[in-house]
Amino acid sequence: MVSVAVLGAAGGIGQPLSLLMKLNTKVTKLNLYDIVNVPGVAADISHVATNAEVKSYLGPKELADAVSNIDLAIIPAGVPRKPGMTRDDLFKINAGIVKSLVEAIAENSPRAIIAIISNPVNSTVPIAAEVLKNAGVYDPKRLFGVTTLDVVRASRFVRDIRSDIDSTTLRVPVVGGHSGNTIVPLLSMASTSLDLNDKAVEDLTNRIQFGGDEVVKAKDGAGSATLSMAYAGARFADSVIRALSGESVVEPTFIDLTADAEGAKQIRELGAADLAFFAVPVELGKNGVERIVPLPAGGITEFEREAIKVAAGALATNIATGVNFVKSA
Ligand SMILES: NC(=O)C1=CN([C@@H]2O[C@H](COP(=O)(O)OP(=O)(O)OC[C@H]3O[C@@H](n4cnc5c(N)ncnc54)[C@H](O)[C@@H]3O)[C@@H](O)[C@H]2O)C=CC1
Ligand SMILES: O=C([O-])CC(=O)C(=O)O
Repeated sequence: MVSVAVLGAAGGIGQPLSLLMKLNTKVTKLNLYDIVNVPGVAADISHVATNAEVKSYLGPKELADAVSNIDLAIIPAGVPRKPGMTRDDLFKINAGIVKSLVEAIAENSPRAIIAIISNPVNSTVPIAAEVLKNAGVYDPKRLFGVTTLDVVRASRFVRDIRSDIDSTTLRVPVVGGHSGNTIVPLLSMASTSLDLNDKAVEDLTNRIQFGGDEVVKAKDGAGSATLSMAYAGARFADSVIRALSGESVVEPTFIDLTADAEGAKQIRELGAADLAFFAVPVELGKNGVERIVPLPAGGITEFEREAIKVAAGALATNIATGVNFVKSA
């Protein structure tokens, strides 16, 4: 019995993500919200023969109902990139969208778990945290930035250079944030030893960091990753849902490090210093973040340590931008 709302459900990510959530047999209620086209999307998906009840909510007047009595809100609402843009260029429009959606969740389902896909994730998640704090309902264990696509890309891109490795089972922890050099794949800690030379590690790291650009370029003005993102978003949501029903599941995701201050110590020592938010491998449980999973003993490589330092510098700015947006509103 899990109630899920998808906010931005009529979009490029929202439509396939909503379909995948309809296919998730643990979902019993699926609320689809958008400011356009959502009645058609909901009618269409509602015919899929699973037990989840699908409802459509159109426009701000129906937002409160869309986010009432929900366990999980997934937010892919907002504009995507075009060639030549960075994710930060989306801030101007998407910051306000995320702020208003999270305000509605805070008021109507203050205990809901919130998973934010809208870019720039490095700033939209801090925005959500500030909104929840202002509403007096903030629980850092229940707020997530979805960085699963970076993890998915890491598993797949390894396969492109090591065809003997099974992409479906390989797990590469990806830490930091979700844009360019804030994305730090820890290839030395992959679940299978990759045995790559320095040049291969450098190239693969770069490809994972800028994987989003490959899709933006190929779509040539028609947006960014939608289908692989829907897959990644549904995978993350399924992990949250399984954890809500008692399973212990590990996913790297962008969180407020105070959700597990003790577990965050190791990450801080690696170069994340005073950062408030960072993507880390998280064990999920009934209440969201159960704990930050320690990185394996033996330590990360010098290359990865340097990459974390670079990521931390950029992230500090991104986080401050998000926090200040709400504080100065
Ligand atoms: N976290 C990640 O790994 C990824 C994040 N993204 C981000 O996801 C976001 C959505 O991307 P797409 O689905 O491709 O864009 P899209 O433009 O196809 O869809 C966005 C949807 O949001 C809706 N929307 C706009 N304002 C809204 C509001 N106030 N309330 C509810 N819905 C609203 C639009 O009507 C549209 O249906 C972008 O910001 C994109 O950068 C994209 C790929 C990966
Ligand atoms: O690149 C983008 O703008 C969309 C995104 O976040 C990704 O594909 O990782």
